[in-house]
Amino acid sequence: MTEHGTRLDQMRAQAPLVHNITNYVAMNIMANVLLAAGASPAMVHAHAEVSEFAGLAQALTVNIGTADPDWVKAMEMAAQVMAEAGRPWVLDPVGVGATRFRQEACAGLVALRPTIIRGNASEILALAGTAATGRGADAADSVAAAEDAAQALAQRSGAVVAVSGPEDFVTDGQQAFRVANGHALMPRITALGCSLNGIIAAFAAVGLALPATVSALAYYGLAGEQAGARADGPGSFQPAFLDALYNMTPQALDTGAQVQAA
Ligand SMILES: Nc1ncnc2c1ncn2[C@@H]1O[C@H](COP(=O)(O)OP(=O)(O)OP(=O)(O)O)[C@@H](O)[C@H]1O
Ligand SMILES: Cc1ncsc1CCO
Repeated sequence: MTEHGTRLDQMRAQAPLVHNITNYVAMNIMANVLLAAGASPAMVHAHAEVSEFAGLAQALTVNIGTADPDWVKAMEMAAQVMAEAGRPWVLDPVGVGATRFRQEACAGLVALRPTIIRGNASEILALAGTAATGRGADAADSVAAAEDAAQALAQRSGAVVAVSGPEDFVTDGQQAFRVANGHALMPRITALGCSLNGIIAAFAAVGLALPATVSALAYYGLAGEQAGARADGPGSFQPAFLDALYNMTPQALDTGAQVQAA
């Protein structure tokens, strides 16, 4: 697959408004990641306005990381608007294996037909109904172990499913791709996976879900590589990562993307 740079260009040209109902941990870094990339973020979850706001947005992300029942209701309201308008929305089933509340919240959200589901291997295994070892927000399973679960989940849900990790795996249930870009410091900074959902949503706002997700993962991982080459550790990685997202050229993305059909 080529054309990653073209998709980055198109995303920046349209600067899509991405509506996020995400966790308290992610809100600030996620908004900064979206701004650095060239999209327009908004974090909005009050019942009084969430449906109206979703009607203004080009894409939506929902993330159950610190949700409560009121927030899950807001997520359902916003997802309903996107589904009816035919606009993309991304589900991040953070820690879904950990509690019954998370499992029930995700079951209700999957029923609203997310365009893309993005999680780490443990989350995708748990959401697909396969025993997973992860209990919190971090992965404890390998991406390779989650590939069959991702494919089954994609076929059952109708979503593109992305499993992030050292090498990302993306499938729509028929075709599949592996994206090898990334850096070992990325999982050492909280909410970088959550922030990735916004980038996927921004790309999906201007293109088809499967290629948009693949290009978003390559862009994000390559920016991670560039930041990792400059950073001394997690502290200096974070500003370097924002700079790398901001400075990435379409040419650099096409040259550095490590994408293979699976
Ligand atoms: N060991 C690794 N080496 C290289 N890249 C990685 C590694 N682990 C994760 N990544 C990259 O980090 C990004 C975030 O993925 P990750 O799987 O860490 O999300 P997550 O577990 O949902 O994160 P969080 O819950 O903290 O938001 C992805 O772009 C992924 O490719
Ligand atoms: C650390 C943490 N706890 C709940 S959500 C979150 C952000 C990473 O998923």
